[in-house]
Amino acid sequence: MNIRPDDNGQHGAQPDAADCLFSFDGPGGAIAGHGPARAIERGPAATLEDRLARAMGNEAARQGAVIGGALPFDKQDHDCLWQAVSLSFAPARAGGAGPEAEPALPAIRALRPEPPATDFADAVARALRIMGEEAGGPDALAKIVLSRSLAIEAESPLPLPAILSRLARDRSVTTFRTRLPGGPDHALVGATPELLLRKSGDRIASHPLAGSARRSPDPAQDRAAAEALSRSDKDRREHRLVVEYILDLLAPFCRDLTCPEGTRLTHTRGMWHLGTRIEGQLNDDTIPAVLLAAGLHPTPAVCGLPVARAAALIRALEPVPRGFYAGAAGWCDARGDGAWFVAIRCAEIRGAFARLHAGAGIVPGSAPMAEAAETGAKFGALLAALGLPRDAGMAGVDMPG
Ligand SMILES: C=C(O[C@@H]1C=C(C(=O)O)C=C[C@H]1O)C(=O)O
Repeated sequence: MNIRPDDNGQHGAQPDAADCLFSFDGPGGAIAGHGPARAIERGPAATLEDRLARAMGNEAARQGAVIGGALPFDKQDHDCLWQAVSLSFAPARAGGAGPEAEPALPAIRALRPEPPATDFADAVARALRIMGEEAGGPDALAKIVLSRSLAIEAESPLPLPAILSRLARDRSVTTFRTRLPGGPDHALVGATPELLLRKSGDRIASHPLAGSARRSPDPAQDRAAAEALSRSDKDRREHRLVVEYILDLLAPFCRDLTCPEGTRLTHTRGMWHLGTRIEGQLNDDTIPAVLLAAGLHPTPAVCGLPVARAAALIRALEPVPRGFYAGAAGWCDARGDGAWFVAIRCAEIRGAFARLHAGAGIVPGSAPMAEAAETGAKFGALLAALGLPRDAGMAGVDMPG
């Protein structure tokens, strides 16, 4: 494995390099993996361990190997993982370049919500009816996360480095890009606030988010939104289901597992969330982070409960397949250490086309149009990074007041 120095002989993450296979840049530092592209054989989650063992089957392949990429939302779909030939690092967020230093973004010629906000609200109402009918029964649907998307077409290919640089102005998130199949102009690009799993030696951490409120540029309204979220019974229930699910799944792997800070408000530039940091100590520190992440995913933060029931209903109610949205994106080194993030606040970009996705957790008590508004607000970061108004995803959202 090559560790690349930059032009000054320093080590710096180089997410802009044309041969970038994956890059992650967040509060904890930055890592980028470079090609030439060497793909891990693709397949569903059930065969991941075997495929990794085949790829890393001999000592030479294992030496310094770092893999990175994306796991799809649907565990039957094929993942897209790459083995890096060289790596670049930076200790902390390089930060977004100022607007004057950025290459111009192409004009956007079309933006199409799929489905429109009103149809999304209808799907939420349908999910709520199903929850009501099943309530108290065995395997009753307790939560479902429904999403919608915006299909965007630009006049010319969308420049990934400029989009990442604009996303990186929000220092609370981890910006990421990971190459998808079919060529270097096909990528998943985003700015996620949610850590699925980080592993360093025998220490692991997860930081699930669930329960959201849109932030306001007015400080008093912003504070009021945060306070209302921290008091909201609906959001606390929605959040608790996720934390309990993750604790249950990680417990068998850990000798120690705690939530040292309890549930707290966290924020990005555009959203408030309820978040709980989970920390644990593994019984066996050789288990790779990618396998722990694949086992945890999809949590009820992006799918629902019971998981299989919610996933089936998502397939039935959402008109556009999620692909890698609401999957996981991350990296893992030869010792199994690494970090995997929930692939939200992201877009699948191919040349001049982008598809943005955003979802919202539905529990009894959710209001359909308020959930449509929440997804509209969650599009904001990606829309702004594409040079569009942050609220361009609110079209068709009809909120009282
Ligand atoms: C599904 C998304 O976000 C997830 C859902 C949340 C919620 O329902 O409150 C909050 C954070 C994320 O776990 C998304 O951003 O698309």
